[in-house]
Amino acid sequence: MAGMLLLSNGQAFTGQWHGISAEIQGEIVFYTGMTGYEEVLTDPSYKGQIIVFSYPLIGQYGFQIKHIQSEKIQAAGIVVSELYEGPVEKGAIPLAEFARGSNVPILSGVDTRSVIQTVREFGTMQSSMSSKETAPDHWQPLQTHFPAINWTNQEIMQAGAGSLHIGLIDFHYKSSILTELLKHNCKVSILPPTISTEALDNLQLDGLLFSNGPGDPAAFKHSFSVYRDWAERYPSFGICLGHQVLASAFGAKTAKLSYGHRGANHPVMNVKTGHVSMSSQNHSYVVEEKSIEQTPLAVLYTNVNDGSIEGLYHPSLSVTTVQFHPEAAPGPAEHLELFSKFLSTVQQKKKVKIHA
Ligand SMILES: NC(=O)CC[C@H](N)C(=O)O
Repeated sequence: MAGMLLLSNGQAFTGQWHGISAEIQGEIVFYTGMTGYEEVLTDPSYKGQIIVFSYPLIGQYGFQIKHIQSEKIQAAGIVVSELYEGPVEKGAIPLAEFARGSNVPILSGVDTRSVIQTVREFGTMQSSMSSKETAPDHWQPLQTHFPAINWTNQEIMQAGAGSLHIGLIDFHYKSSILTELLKHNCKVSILPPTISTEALDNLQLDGLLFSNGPGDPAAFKHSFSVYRDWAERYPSFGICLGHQVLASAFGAKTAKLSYGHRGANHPVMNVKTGHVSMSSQNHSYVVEEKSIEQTPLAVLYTNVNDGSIEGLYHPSLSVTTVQFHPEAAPGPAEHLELFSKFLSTVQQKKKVKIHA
């Protein structure tokens, strides 16, 4: 069955449709990593977006449950040059089948290079994927605020039984972040971002991890003063959306990049040491450099390609944030040590508290 990707600037791309007949809309974004589609497609930060893969063949190793970052594909649609439909490893689920199970369509045979060139030129924009090869009746506005689907019942889930108790502020976290905390012998309470300070304090946490998540960090602006209070009292670590939210909580401003960073080889520089390392990234929003001056925060990492802010720290509090993904799922694992660093700070603070 034929299908079409239509960008809101009017450019159309045809291909073969896989999945039930439908018309969906979502922000068009592109991912440049050569591997990692399992982690990318199930990463909740891609919620509602249509992902174009620059690597020309996608699906060749199927889907393995151990690699997924949430229970299903979170992207709204998938656009590839060639969809691999042959046999996959024992225990893996073919991509087309996994996508059908998540009710997410795939458009294959697309000139993805040309789509990506357009997005690089005009920026991310609303797009539609349709099995009818027709334009949508009306364009929906880009979704930038994601309702608190999982948080309405305010339930606190717990995992692990380790000695350090970490509150994972759940802006729709990737499971690899939880896995890293559990590997480091933590007990983790997964908390709705709307939890009251009283309920948070009652948990007697040792530290907080502000997770990744979809959309615009400004969606949480009503809680910024609350988050600042938490970060001033608990050792805190922010990842991606968590970094943006914490920076905003301390008074920084965020802006949207034209087409964002989505890939597995973005070089970042630690400005304290000058050391350059590769990072995994998935974001559109960034903390505006100029606005850092109005905060007590200082820059820890910058992006080598475009100079944008990639990480911050508080000179007198245990607060560190990174725009990239140290949990490396997918991507280079060279920033995994940030979890150990964060947790050793948490451990030290806990000792001080006990002896006080
Ligand atoms: N991976 C993330 O947490 C993404 C953060 C935010 N939604 C952005 O696009 O910038």
